[in-house]
Amino acid sequence: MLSAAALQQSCSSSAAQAISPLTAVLCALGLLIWVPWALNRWRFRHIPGPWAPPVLGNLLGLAQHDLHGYLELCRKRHGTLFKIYIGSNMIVCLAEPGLARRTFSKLSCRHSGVQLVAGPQDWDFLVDGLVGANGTAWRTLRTAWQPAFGSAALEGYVSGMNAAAEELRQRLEAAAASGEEVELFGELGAMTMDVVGQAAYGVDLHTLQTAEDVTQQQQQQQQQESSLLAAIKAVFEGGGVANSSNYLPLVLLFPLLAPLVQALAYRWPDAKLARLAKARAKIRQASMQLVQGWRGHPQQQQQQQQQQQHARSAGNGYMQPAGSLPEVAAGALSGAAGAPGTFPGLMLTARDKETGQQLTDEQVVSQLNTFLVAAFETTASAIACCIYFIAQHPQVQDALLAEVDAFGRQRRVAFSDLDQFPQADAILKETLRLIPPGAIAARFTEQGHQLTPEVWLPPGTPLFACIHAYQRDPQLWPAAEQFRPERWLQDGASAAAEGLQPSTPDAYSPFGFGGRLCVGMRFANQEVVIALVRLYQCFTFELQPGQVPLPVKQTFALIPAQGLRVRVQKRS
Ligand code: HEM
Repeated sequence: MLSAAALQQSCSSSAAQAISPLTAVLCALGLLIWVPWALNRWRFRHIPGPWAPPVLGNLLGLAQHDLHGYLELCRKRHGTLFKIYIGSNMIVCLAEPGLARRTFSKLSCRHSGVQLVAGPQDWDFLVDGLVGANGTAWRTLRTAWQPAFGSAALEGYVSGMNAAAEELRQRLEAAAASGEEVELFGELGAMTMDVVGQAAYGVDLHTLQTAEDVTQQQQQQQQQESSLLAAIKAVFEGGGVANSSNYLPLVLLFPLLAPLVQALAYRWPDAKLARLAKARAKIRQASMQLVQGWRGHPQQQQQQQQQQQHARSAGNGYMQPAGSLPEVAAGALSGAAGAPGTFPGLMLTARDKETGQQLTDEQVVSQLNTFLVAAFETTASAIACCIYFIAQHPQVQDALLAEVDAFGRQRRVAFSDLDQFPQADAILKETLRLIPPGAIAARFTEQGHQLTPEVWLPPGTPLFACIHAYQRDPQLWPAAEQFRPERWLQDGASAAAEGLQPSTPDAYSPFGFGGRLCVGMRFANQEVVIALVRLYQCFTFELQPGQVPLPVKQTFALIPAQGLRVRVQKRS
């Protein structure tokens, strides 16, 4: 038996142990984890969802099924309103499209789900760009962006899109002749990057040209552009959870420690993070050089003076878009990138309604980079997936070829021709239904929000709209898993479309909702149609084995996980 003295000694020594610094740190950590977890569980106890242990949350399920697949699984198991935990971060998920539209159209603040998934180190510039901005900053930027996507501007982009599609066609000629397998998603990515490079940066990224195409006079300019291109590629390759920094799991598991982890990551970056940081720095440096060059553009200076006079006399508008609309596009694709009216020109002259202040150089750079990120993989994925579905459906391919041939095998698509391709349009719509590159949209509640009569969301609650999940829901879509482009043909002659319509128009929203609807929607649609027409004027594509169903993964967009391997067949 222990004597009273021994017992006292043992108690005081365990008391001393209990308050050792290590124990105190562990207790604090425990509290940091448990308190938010318990609070969250209590607040959202009425919302069903998969079992989620503290700290890990549903990360294992997410790793196993990827984000889009996991949300679809949850929709099947838990209904159309459920919650998931990404690490310790709780997210309310809406897979009922009417509720998603009503809620998301009211909430204009975007939750940076991108940062949760990809990590804070990957896409920091998005926060200052249109995708990540919120509140007044977002409204100011949105007004500045809008003219670059109006009808007149879109018309001006057509020739650049045709040129990029034509360059891709030329590249594919060799593969058609040799019969070699081609990884088409990569090729399409080069094409969309070329289009974006011209529209957003006003430079030709020469993604599709071979070294022989380059004249000596172009070489100096191209050195800068190709280093930009290499950096862009490195950033995209580093995107997504799998390729992200090893610090990412720590951020997901311990969100409250994110600032500390971030500080550590920047102080002692791992190899992946160091590579990404170098690439991002290069993009920023190249973009900054372009911006500063554009600031010195004579037309730009003249425009600025005119704007200052106008602002003084008119008391300033919410935003002063620069230049006439046709100039926007014509300039953007002619290389006079900083000129008033081009996309960079619009950004350089945009003014805040309240303060009259222009965007800083850093903010302009963020808009250019945002354009690139938002437009590059999304559109390449859409085209690749169209081709994937067409290759599996000979009747759909025949209808498309008939449409293309009726238009002409040699003709280039003009802006006024774009409504002549209902088949191509229907193929795109049905592809975006089954594989939407924007598989989720994200918001958070700025103030408290009554989601349903039973569920009240406190301020700061993150929400996902599960676009991918409800666009495949058999409760909403007849033949939900089948590729049936005829459901989109509106000509009345298409009797087959009968019975294929969704039970509600809300069931289709691949470009999002309300004020935050994708600003590049029409840009993307016309780029896809132009590419499909040019490619099918000359080729058809045969899928290589082992790709049905097509494996997809979530990076910034939902994209073919291992590309798209095809053989190119030249049309007779
Ligand atoms: C097939 C191609 C594309 C798809 C499926 C797509 C889809 C989406 C989706 C789902 C959103 C979120 C909307 C929301 O939160 O309600 C979005 C936002 C956005 N998209 Fe796209 N997008 C595509 C192409 C493009 C292109 C070519 C651009 C060109 C710049 C672009 C620029 C943007 C921007 C800037 C936003 C943020 C808008 C804002 O918050 O105000 N997207 N897109």
